[in-house]
Parts: sequence; structure tokens; C-alpha cells
Amino acid sequence: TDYFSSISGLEQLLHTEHTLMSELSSQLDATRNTLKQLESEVTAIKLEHAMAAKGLENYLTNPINIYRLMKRLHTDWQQMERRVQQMSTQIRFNITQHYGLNFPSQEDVDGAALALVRLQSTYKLDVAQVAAGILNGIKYGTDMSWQDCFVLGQQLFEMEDYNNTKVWLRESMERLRRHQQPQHQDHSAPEPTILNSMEMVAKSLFQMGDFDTAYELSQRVLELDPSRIRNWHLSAKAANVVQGEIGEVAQSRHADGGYRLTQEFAHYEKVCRGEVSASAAQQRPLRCRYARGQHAYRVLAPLKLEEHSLDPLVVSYHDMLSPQQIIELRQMAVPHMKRSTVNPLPGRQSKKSAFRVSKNAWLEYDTHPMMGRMLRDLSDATGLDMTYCEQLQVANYGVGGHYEPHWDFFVDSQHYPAEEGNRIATAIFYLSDVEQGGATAFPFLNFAVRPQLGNILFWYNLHRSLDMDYRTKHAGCPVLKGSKWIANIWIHEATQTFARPCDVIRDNEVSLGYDIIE
Ligand SMILES: O=C(O)CCC(=O)C(=O)O
Ligand SMILES: [Fe+2]
Repeated sequence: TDYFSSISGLEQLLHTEHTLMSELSSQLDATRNTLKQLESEVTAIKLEHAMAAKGLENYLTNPINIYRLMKRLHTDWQQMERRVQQMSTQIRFNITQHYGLNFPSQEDVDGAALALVRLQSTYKLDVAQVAAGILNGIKYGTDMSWQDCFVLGQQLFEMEDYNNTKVWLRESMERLRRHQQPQHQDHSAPEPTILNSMEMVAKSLFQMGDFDTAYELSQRVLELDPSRIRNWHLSAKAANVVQGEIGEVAQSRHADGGYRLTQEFAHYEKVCRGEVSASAAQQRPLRCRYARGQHAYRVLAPLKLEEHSLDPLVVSYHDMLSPQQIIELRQMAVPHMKRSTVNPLPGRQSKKSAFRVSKNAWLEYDTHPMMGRMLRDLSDATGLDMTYCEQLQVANYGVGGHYEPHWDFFVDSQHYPAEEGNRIATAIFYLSDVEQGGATAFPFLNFAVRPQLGNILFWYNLHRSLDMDYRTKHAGCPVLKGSKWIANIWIHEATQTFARPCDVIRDNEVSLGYDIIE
């Protein structure tokens, strides 16, 4: 059920682990008690034997001692045997059958690995730092163990992401090396299963021609268990490496990820990192100002308007929702949250995609009076008519969650009812702050807006001529630390004739050319 795509499901997983832990602990406690009893009985018998050793004859001529020896061997040891047997049946620990708990699927684990790798590449994070629980210089959590790093590397290998495989395996080996140094207490030999995996991965790397990493890995295996040298005569098959095959495999992973290799995508990532400054020439300097809106009471409570771009118009309205309202809204959405999908071609099923990792729920405006108020406030601020707007979409991005660059208008008119028209404008209500990452980025306009609880981000997707404005391509940057909540309202073009009349001339030429990916 896509636990990795948002935070709400993760709480269930924490609960799962909590249950497992207390179950195993109580089982261990019970066994520990039996063990302790058995141990004290053995100690008592040892004491008897020590006494006997001091003077055998003396000991064995005592009728009590003789009786007890007899009794021990005739009944006590048999009981002992039964108790030990019982102990092994006493421990009942079957994680999947008994407790009806939720577990992540392979897809979840893959999703979490992808998220980590996405963050690392978008925000140019140093692997060693990530493994140490440090994000952009801030230490948040526990270190990853060398095994954690290894399993992640192995998984990336299975997902055919070879560049990242290499960095994570190397980090794992580095951590293992440090782990083995004398000042470390824990020198217990690793499980044979992990040594087997290490050997397997090393062999695959060797076959693929990554000799350095393969060598490094096999050296570590041999340090941990020198007897494994027997596994290391090369099979004839391994020696016959066909280099051509590797290229194919490495490319196949980009079959549907071609966009991520473009200049445009690299630029988008820069915008997410805040490495570009807004460039687009504006007709006048941008301002933060008070605005009246459409309603008389705004004379007393003016809107706090922040301009991000004048053409196309992108603005923020500050402090439009109270924290209390936001909590309610989020709570209403939670029971309905499902993994987000991307718009399918007409007539096709919508599908999940690595392109958009979040969960969302659609809410009717009459669910709660507050939602009607949101619509009225939005209409009041923008002057637009809300007759044809879509239901409220509440979305939550977990760590690593994102929405790659896209347009909100539909390129294909089959996607919207003709009488409603296309999505003329988008309003995003930010329902949370985000500690790091998670900005709404406009790569062609060279800026990104940081989520700020209670603010609305608003822009026009269409020109006044109702042609598509390709400059409005935007994205939700990956969340690096925190959880991002938004509510979207998409407003359609019909009924806006008077609110946003056409210009005398067609105004769409400026945006042509932005629809081609470079
Ligand atoms: O998450 C964001 O900041 C952008 C969301 C978005 O573009 C969308 O839901 O269409
Ligand atoms: Fe969007």
C-alpha cells in the first residue's frame, strides 16, 4: 500500500515494529527465566561434585548423598531434558501469521531506496554524510551500519542503478573497515547470509567490469572469513565478460527516465537547490505589498501579497489559513489518502509513477464550512469565479516524495469537459512548513517557492488568449527533511471572461518554444 510515499502509512510500520519488539521481548523474558533456573540447578550439582572430589570415600559413604545422586540421575535429568525441549517449543515467534500487522512490500523498500538516492542526487549530498545521518550539515538521526549500506547497494544493483550501487557499496566497505579497527568492541563475525550476498555482488560486479569495487568487496569477505578463499576460483563463465552487454543493461534503466538526463532536468535540480537567482526580466521590480482583493472587509484586513513573477503572474498570499484550520483539513483528508497517480492518456488507466511520489485525497467543498471559506477567500483574492473548479486535492509528500516538472493545463482537450475549459489557474495552499527541500520550483522562471504554512501560491497556467503558457512548468522538489502537505485548487477557464478579459492582441508568442525539452 505504498508506505514509502507519505508519512501517514509509516506510522503503521512503526507500530508493527513496536508490536514485534514487545512480543519478542516477552518471549525472551520467559525463556530467560527458565534458563536461569536451569543454570542455578546445574551450579548446585557442580557444587556437589566439588564436594565429592575433596574426598570421594567420605562423600559416597553418606546415605543422603547416595540417595540424591540416584534421584538426580533417575528423575532430575529426565526432567531437565523435558524442560529444555519445552523451552524450544515455548518460543513462538511467527511474525507474519499471528498479529495481523502491516508490513512493507518489496515495492516499498525499493521506493525508500529510490527516495534516498533521489535526495542524494538532487541536493548533491555526500554519501558518507547521508550514511552518518547528516543532511545538509545537520545531524538528524542514527548512522547507517555497514550492513545497511551494503543492503542498499545490493538493492540498487538489482534496480540496475549501477552508479549509485558503486558509491553505496564503497561506503559500506569503508564503514566495515572502520568497524573492524581495534577500538571497536564488536568483532562478532557477520552472518553467513550477508557474506554470501557480498560474494554474489562481488562476482556480478566483476562480470560487469567494475573490478575495483569487486576486488574491494572480496577482500573484505576474505578478512571476515578466510576459509572462503575456496569460493574464489573464477568460473569460465565469469572470465568471458562481454562488455557490450553491460552498456545495454546500464541504459535500460533510463528507458523511461530519459527526461532525467536532460539539461532541463539538471537545471530544475539547480533551482531546487537554490543555486540560481531569478533572472526573467520583469516589467518592474517585484514587491511585497498589501492588496485589496474583491471584498470590502479587505480594507481592514488587506491581503499580504508577494510577487514572484509578473509575466506569467505568480504570487503568494500570506497567512490565508490558521494552523487550527490546517490541522482540521489534514485530519479530514487522512482517511481518504491514496498513492497519487499521473494523468493517463484519455481512455487509459491512471497509474503510479516514480515521476510523482505522494499520496492525495479529493474532498468535496461541502465537507466542511471551512472549505467553502477557502474557495471564497481565493475568489476574493484573485477575482476569479469558482463555478468550475475541481474538488480540493489534499496531498502529502513523505521524505523523498516529489513531483517532477509538469504543466497543470491539459495539452489534450479530451481531458476536460468542453463547457469548463482548461485549467486557467492553480492555487496551492501550503498546509505545512518543510524543514528542508520540498519547494515549488519553476525551472523556466528560475525561482522556487518555499512552503510556508498558511500561504497560498497562485499562478495563471494560460495566457489571456487562453493559449497554454509553457513557461509555467513547475515541480514539487523532493522533500529532504520533514513532511509536506498541500491542498490544490484548479480553476477552469469558463466563466472567467469578465474577471480576466483577453488582450487586444494574442499574447502567447512569448511562451512558444518552452514546450520543447532540451
Ligand atoms: O508540490 C508542489 O509544490 C507542486 C504540486 C503540483 O504541482 C501539483 O500537484 O500539480
Ligand atoms: Fe502542478
